Formats: sequence, C-alpha cells, structure tokens
Amino acid sequence: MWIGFGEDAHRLEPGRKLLLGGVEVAADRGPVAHSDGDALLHAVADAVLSAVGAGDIGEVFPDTDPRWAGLSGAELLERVLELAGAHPLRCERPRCGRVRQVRAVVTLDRPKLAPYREAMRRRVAELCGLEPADVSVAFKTSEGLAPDHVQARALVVLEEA
Ligand SMILES: Nc1ccn([C@@H]2O[C@H](COP(=O)(O)O)[C@@H](O)[C@H]2O)c(=O)n1
Ligand SMILES: C[C@@]1(CO)OP(=O)(O)OP(=O)(O)OC[C@H]1O
Repeated sequence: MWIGFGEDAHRLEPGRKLLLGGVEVAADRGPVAHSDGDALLHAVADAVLSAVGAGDIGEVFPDTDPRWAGLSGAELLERVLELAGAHPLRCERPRCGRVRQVRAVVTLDRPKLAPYREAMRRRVAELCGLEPADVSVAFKTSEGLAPDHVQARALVVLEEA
C-alpha cells in the first residue's frame, strides 16, 4: 500500500470558468492557469505521483509547454494514472496499482461548494475507477485570509493490483 499527498492552488480572476473535480461551478471568478486550472483534480493527480515517488504535475506537464495549454483536469489525471501504472482500465507496466481511496479538501471562500459535492465525488471516482463512497471531498473557507484563491489538498491510497 502506498499513500500520496498532493496540493494545488490558483489565483482567481473574473471571467474565468471555475472547474473543481471536473464539475463546473457557477461563479463570477475562476482560476488563472495554463490548463483548465481544476485545483481538485490537480491535487489528486499530484497525490498519485507522490504515492509512486514520481515528482509532480509541474514536472510532467510544464506550463512552458504549449501542448498543455488548456489541458483538462480529467485528461491530466488520466495521463498521470497511466504514468503511475494506476489507470483503472489501462496498465502496460509489469507492476500495476489501483487507487483505493481519495480524501480531498478544497479551500474557497465563495461560492458554497456543498451543492456540488456529490457530482465531484462521482466524477473523481469515475476517473480513478472507484465507487463514490471511496472518495470524500470536504470544503473550507479561508475565513477571509485568502479570498482570491482556490486551493485543494488530497490524499490517495494506492494498492498493488
Ligand atoms: N466554498 C465553501 C466553503 C465551505 N463550505 C461549507 O461551509 C461550512 C463552513 O465552512 P468553514 O470553512 O467556515 O468551516 C462547511 O460545512 C463547508 O463544507 C462550502 O460549502 N463551500
Ligand atoms: C497543469 C499545468 C500545465 O498546463 O499548468 P497550470 O494549469 O498552471 O497548473 P498547475 O497546477 O500550476 O500545474 C502544472 C502545470 O504545469
């Protein structure tokens, strides 16, 4: 069994789409990013890389590389799962793992994210080959300490397949 931890943060600006866990959240601001800026999926992807000791998404998908401009969080996570030998459908490595649990926290002052929780759990579970019950997503405000950014942290548990 391997445990991985990941984190991501983006500054928020008006006129950008806010995606979290692959789910579009109705908001007047969204992340400034090279990709779609999905902080929750980025944190899960970094946690998967952390579990297998493979660095972080900034190394795998440099933001200086035009290939990754606009990259969706879903595609980024799928690529990371393949790289880590933990994709639920595709593994060409001699030693494959499976994600067994995801535990995440998103910090954002507004809007309220609770109405989106189940959709986020379902999408993260689908991407990782899990049941929604194996994914938890909690939300926190920063209590006004970081009103202009979105942050996500995630733990994953991987097991040998
Ligand atoms: N963007 C957010 C932030 C928080 N919540 C929920 O609100 C409750 C209070 O959050 P605190 O940070 O003040 O403890 C808590 O139940 C969060 O789940 C939210 O829905 N969206
Ligand atoms: C995903 C990448 C690549 O498009 O760009 P950003 O969207 O800026 O995101 P970040 O979370 O800083 O992680 C890695 C990046 O290189």
